[in-house]
Order: sequence, then structure tokens, then C-alpha cells
Amino acid sequence: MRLDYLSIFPGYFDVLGISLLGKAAVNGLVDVYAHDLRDWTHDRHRTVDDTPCGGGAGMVMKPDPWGEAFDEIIGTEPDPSVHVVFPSPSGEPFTQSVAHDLSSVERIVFCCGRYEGIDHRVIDYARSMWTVHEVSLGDYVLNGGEVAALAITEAVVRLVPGFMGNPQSLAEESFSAGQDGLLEYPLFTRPVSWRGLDVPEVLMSGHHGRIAKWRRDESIRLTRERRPDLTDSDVSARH
Ligand SMILES: N#Cc1c(-c2ccc3ccn(Cc4ccc(CN5CCCC5)cc4)c3c2)n[nH]c1N
Repeated sequence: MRLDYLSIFPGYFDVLGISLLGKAAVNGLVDVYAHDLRDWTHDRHRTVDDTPCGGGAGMVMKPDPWGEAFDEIIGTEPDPSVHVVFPSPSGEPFTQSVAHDLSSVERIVFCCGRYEGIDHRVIDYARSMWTVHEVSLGDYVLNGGEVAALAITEAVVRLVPGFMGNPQSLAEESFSAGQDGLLEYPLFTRPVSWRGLDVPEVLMSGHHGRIAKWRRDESIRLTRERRPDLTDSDVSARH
């Protein structure tokens, strides 16, 4: 999998050389390339923004540098196998399902906007050439797309076959299909007693049926308390 990042702050992506992602890069599972959008400007100030047409606050990212960067990094021929991700406050929700779909893709290009966003013609042009995902991490405001691109990267790459040491742990996670969309149960490890707090006895019983039931009940309880939106009527009926 090749990952490209286009940003006026390419240094954000230095972190991708650390930990598991660094290991994946070393193992050849993932190739990471960060690009400075200003390398495709031609004026003395390396300008990437301008005032919004129609007025309004802030600045908008000019289309020209993006177009020239696309030509050099991706190419000038349409190729639907290239997936271009635009993190955006007005994007569709980024979900585990989207992460799963992207984990089988060979090439992803992250376009990280700043200011008030990117001239919309850049997204329209990208849609005419490649497969585009305009996604939002959630209902809160970031200052740009870089942090979102890092989060999306981690969510996607950990699903790439061969990346995680123990693929079984992926199957048991919240939001993965196998859990009925329920939140994960509480986790415990040794010591059994810590500052007057004990591991629930059932988990030390060795009785796998009771343990499985306790975990299921906890997942249902937590989901009903914290994420009623995840417990549709069908799921509720089953629990
Ligand atoms: N993913 C994701 C994101 C982002 C995100 C992603 C990409 C960019 C590029 C620039 N910004 C800054 C910004 C912030 C707010 C606005 C909204 N406007 C402000 C005044 C009228 C509406 C426009 C841009 C970005 C923010 N924020 N939150 C998420 N979940």
C-alpha cells in the first residue's frame, strides 16, 4: 500500500515512521510519502490561499497548486484504483466500515486542507479522475486535515493483512462486524487486587461460559448507557 500526504505542514507525517506504522513501512507493507503543497507554487511568497469568492471570513486554498501536485504525484490519466481522501468538516462520517474498505486499496492520497478549506473545483476535478472520499472524523472542529489524515491512516493500516501481530484482536474490537456494533466490555489484568479494587471474580473463575456471558452483558450495558444510537431495535431485541 502506498500512502501520499499533500499538506502545507508535511512535518505532521514524520510521526508515521514511529511504532507499528514504522514497522509496517520497514516490512514493505506500507510506503509513506509526504509532500509540501508549496513546492507547487511559483511566486516568491509560495502562496497557497486567497480570499473567498462571494465574500466571507478567512481564506480558501487556491486550486492551482493542488492541480500541479496531482499531475506530478498521481498523474494526468483517470485511474479509479487511486483513492483520494479529503478530510473535511462537511465530509461523510469516517467509520470503521470506510476504514475496512480502504484497507484493501493499493494507493491512497490524503489531501490535507487548511484555512477555511480547499477550492471546491479541486474536489470536483479529483472526482473526475480518481475515487474520492470526502470524510469527517466527527462533530468537532480541527484546524486542518492533517490530524484527521493521521487518524484515518492508523484506522486503515491496522486492518491491512500482515500488519497486526494478532489478527484475532481485530475481530473482537468495538465497531467491527463481529461485535454486533456493541462497545467493548471492560478489560482487566494482574494484579487481581489493586488499591482496594479487585478484578471481577467471574473473570478469575476459569468458567468460559460465564465469562462470555459477563462480557456480553457488560457490552450491552455500556452500549445502552453510552451509545444508544448503536443499539437499534433489532440489536436491542437480541439482547
Ligand atoms: N476531517 C475532519 C475535520 C475537520 C477539518 C478537516 C479539514 C480541514 C481543512 C481546514 N479545516 C479548518 C476548518 C474548520 C472549520 C470549518 C467550518 N467553517 C468555519 C466557518 C464556517 C464553516 C472549515 C475549515 C479543516 C477541518 N474539522 N473537524 C473534523 N472532524
